[in-house]
Amino acid sequence: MAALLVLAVIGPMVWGDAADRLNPQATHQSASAEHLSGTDALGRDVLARTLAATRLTLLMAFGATAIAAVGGILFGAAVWVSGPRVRELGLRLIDVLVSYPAVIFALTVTAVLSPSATTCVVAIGLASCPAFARLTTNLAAGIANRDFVSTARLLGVAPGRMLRRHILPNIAEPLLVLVSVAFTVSLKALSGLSVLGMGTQPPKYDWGSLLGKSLPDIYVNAAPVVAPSIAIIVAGLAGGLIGDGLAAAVHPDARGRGGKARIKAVLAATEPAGRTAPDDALVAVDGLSVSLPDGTRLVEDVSLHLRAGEVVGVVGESGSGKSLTAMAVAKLLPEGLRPDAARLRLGDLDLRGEVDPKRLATEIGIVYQDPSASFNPTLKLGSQLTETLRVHGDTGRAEASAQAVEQLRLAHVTLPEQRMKQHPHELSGGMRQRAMIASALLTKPRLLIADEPTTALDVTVQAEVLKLLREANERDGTAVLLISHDIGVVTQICDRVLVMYSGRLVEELPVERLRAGEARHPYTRALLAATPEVDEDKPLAPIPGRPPQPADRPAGCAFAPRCELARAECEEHRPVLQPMESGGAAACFALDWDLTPESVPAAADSAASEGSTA
Ligand SMILES: Nc1ncnc2c1ncn2[C@@H]1O[C@H](COP(=O)(O)OP(=O)(O)OP(=O)(O)O)[C@@H](O)[C@H]1O
Repeated sequence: MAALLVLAVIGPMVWGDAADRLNPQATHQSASAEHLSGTDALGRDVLARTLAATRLTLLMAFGATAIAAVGGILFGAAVWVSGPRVRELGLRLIDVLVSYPAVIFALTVTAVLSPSATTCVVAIGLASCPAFARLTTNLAAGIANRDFVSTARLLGVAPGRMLRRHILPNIAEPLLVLVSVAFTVSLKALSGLSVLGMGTQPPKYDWGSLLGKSLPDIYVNAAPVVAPSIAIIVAGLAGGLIGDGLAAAVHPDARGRGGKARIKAVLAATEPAGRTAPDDALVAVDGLSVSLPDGTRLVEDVSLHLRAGEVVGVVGESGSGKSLTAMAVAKLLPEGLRPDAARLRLGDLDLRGEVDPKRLATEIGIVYQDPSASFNPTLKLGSQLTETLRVHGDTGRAEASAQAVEQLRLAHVTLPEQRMKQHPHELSGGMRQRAMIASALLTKPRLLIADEPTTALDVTVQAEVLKLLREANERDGTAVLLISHDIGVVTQICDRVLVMYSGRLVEELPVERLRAGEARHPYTRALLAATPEVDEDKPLAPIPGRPPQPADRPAGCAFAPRCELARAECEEHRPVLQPMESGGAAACFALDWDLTPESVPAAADSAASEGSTA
């Protein structure tokens, strides 16, 4: 597009004379070294005319696109912010306009008014307005009930400001993509009108009119068709690519969708610092880092392992990197994030490279936080539950259904046969989460990742869901990686607990030690002190401050700015995990200091005891 724009500026200056030079002795010539795309009926060089016509053609296409985008978005936005009656009327009008073919509309306008470049631009621009208006109203309606729009409405934000600040920025990406599509469509339509003789009129000419003049002779002399055709195709493609680029710039998520940012394989990485996972571990992760494309590490140098049949909890504040660590193991990191590990293994499966999708789908099960978002609302439970078995397990429909019913029964879902025929919304939240667990366990995975599986549930249902995970673990020997920000939840079912802070692992300890309040890392102790107890009148000790953003993580211990024990050493150097004699490991310099008991912040004397959360 940049090249085309340069051509648009210099084209008429450089090739203008050659384009207009008549040569009655050399009319209708085919391609030659002198005239690469032949000559027209008056002997003018078609290539020179094509290059010189770039400016007018692009100006016309941009003009029509601008009229369509500005007019359509303003019209759609005005309809959306009007009162219910006007809005209803406006929406129906947009429906009618959208249903009228744009080219017919443009042809009618140009036929009624005298054909010219300007008439064409206005006609094509107006004809494309309804598409923008429709998209604007649809997208605006889609976010009208989002929390931030409701809050703005509650705060009495004026409609215009609401549009400018809250609506348009959030719907800009698809609108920008439509702009690029509209550019390409306008270019095609304008060229089409010019080919028909209803666009630019002599002495002016655009790519369409050059094509129109040479088309009747195409079987005799095809060369003059080539240059304007290529020009139209190249400009159309450039418009599409510009749209993708604009969309990526507006919506950071989209950046990862193409090209370089698409990471498929995990790159072999740094040597693991500190400990490494034992060789007999089912899941072995050494030195895992997850980075943004700019190199910012969201998860940094995490090493962990799970033995077969073990239930391991990962706790930490929101944003500490729990989910990204688990999703790196499941190879489900959001696009654009780059995993990096010295070892990342599930059994004999090296998760750092390409992995057989069948093995990944059957050996890892995942239970997400929100059971209402876990299932596709438009499909019945039965077809969703049997999908993995049928796709990857080569199991027939009847056999897959029988297995799904059995798994629902094991997950204590009432009336399992009936549930198979129901849609997800027909089940209660707790029942949906049980069904999700059943679905995750259907392929008898070796590892079940449960990412905050109880957060969206009522406390009574929480306890039942946790029991279900433990049952599955005891019945099938499935290893469970349970992610939670609730220390009480992990103490209920886990064998071992990993504590993460600001993307790093800061402590690992057997659950008995956590229950006894014997954590060693000041962060784990602070978490315990901040955990409420039902049966004790314990004052809660909030942890002062906030975790650092991944890009601003200090060079030393990330918890130091919030730690009562921190000394200069903590701010300068990063502590590594050191194994404890009593079992587990912690990353803290204070472990080596000679501290009086008084100088240690109040550990949860009455630590989270089993069942306290329930
Ligand atoms: N797709 C992404 N792009 C950019 N940053 C991300 C992305 N996903 C997560 N992050 C950032 O990575 C860090 C770790 O996120 P992660 O979701 O793993 O935290 P978490 O401990 O699971 O938090 P929560 O308990 O809230 O789910 C956070 O700072 C988060 O903002």
